[in-house]
Amino acid sequence: MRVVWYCAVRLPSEGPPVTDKTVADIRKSLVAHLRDGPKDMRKAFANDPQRFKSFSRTQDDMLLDWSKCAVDADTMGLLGELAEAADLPGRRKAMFTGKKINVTENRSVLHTALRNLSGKGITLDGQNVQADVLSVLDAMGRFSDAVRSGKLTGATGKRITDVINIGIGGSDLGPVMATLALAPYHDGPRTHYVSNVDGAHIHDTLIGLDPATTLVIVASKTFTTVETMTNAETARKWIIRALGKEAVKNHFAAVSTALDKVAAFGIESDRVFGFWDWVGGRYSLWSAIGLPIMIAIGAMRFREFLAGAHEMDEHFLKTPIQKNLPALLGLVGYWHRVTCKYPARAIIPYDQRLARLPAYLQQLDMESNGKSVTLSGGRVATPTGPLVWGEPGTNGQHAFFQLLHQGTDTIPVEFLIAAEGHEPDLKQHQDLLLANCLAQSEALMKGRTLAEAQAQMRSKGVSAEEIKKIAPHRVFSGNRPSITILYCMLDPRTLGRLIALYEHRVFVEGVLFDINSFDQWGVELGKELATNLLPVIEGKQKPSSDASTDGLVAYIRKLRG
Ligand SMILES: O=P(O)(O)OC[C@H]1O[C@](O)(CO)[C@@H](O)[C@@H]1O
Repeated sequence: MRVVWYCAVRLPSEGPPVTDKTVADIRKSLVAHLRDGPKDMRKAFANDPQRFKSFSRTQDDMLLDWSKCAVDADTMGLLGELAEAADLPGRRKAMFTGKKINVTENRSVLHTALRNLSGKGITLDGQNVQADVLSVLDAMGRFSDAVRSGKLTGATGKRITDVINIGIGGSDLGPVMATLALAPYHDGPRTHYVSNVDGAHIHDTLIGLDPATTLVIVASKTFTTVETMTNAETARKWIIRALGKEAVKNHFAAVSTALDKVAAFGIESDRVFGFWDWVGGRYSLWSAIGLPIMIAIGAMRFREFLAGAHEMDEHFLKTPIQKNLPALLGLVGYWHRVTCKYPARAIIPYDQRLARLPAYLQQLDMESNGKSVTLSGGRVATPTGPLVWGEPGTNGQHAFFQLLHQGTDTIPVEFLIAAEGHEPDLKQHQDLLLANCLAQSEALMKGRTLAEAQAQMRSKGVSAEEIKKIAPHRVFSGNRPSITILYCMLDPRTLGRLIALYEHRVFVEGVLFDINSFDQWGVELGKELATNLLPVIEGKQKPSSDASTDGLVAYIRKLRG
């Protein structure tokens, strides 16, 4: 098994699981294997010159390297068996074919259909899903072309120069992240994003803009989210104050599944772009929620973005597990979270334009897999989704990498980087970025022993007394796992592949955790309590909560005089 682990794992089947071991059996085997498996990664690399080859895989130019994680052929063999025992192939097929796998909301999960532009797709409840998708995509294209070309103007006839997307969560994070990521492709109006109900956000956005040349897109799946509706009202007042009530129809568009509520808000039906309840909020940037991205980069580039994601879908659907990037990323994620019990994962894109990727993946991963109840309603037997966080490199190196290298917790790191930047005349910057990225993963893996720290200090002429005092502080334990995702260049197709890779990784981990990755009941309670507390904060009702909440309300009132 050791030499070619990928032969030890069967091809994905679409029938019932072919292993007779249960998930619980394999989980126990993984725990036992953790005791005996590789611990010293320096030795693992020294003993096996093929290690990189064994534990890296590609999808076209995109490389996934997990060779610096403490796994061996047996680990991967066991993880492959786990995928079979958990029926990953069957669950994957169920998702792609529109089975109602979001069982607590009785919904299909078909964001993959949003990027299948073949026209040959599935039928759901008698509706041809692909036909619907293509028709909305075409309508978005027409609208976006009209805005970009200047054919569609504001109420005074002036060209639209700025677009504000008002939305939150999945109606914001994906478009924000992708718009920044694709900055080199922007050739449309400037795009701005307002999400927070904090008045500072919309105030600071509107202050630099001219209502006569601004288009506002209200993006909300439900069209009830209080933050979005509050910001949308403020934007409407801003337009009316400057241009009159009649101008609302020229300066607003909407994206929603709740078409009746959009109509009630007063947005003209030819400026409303729908999507469907089988698109989860955090999986919605491929739908009309992506309209601001399309306005920024154009319909053709947006289709390239969708095509990239579809390419990763096909790879996920058709590639054997041992070569399947999302499956492998998910299996190694499971190993780290459940078997090794690491509490977090850090996402470090060495790409300034992916600065919002960690925030986007926080919602994707933590809202999907931050659950404690199994699909059948029982308590989960293992830890589920990790804490996901991060910042771009190299900035993170000068902030929190200290803890990653020498802190008391092990936090697996995921590095993302392009071989080529978009600025050929700044090649030296990209070279430095690459050198830093590779150096950090090498440092996490190799570490530095006490003897090495002492020798290095001696070679610099440091006194014996100083070496004794300082050398222990210069020790790095090493053996800290990291994964590197390397690709040629961050273009629309590659961004599409990257996001789909992470979406499917989250799905794989959810299957292994035996949870529903597609609901989000955990966000409800806070929303309900905020609704109850608003009249108390406004002074219309007396506080009647717990002593802390009431005490805070009283203190707010005191501060406000
Ligand atoms: O698009 P909507 O309906 O305004 O919801 C926004 C976000 O709120 C949530 O429902 C929970 O915070 C997310 O899942 C969703 O992306």
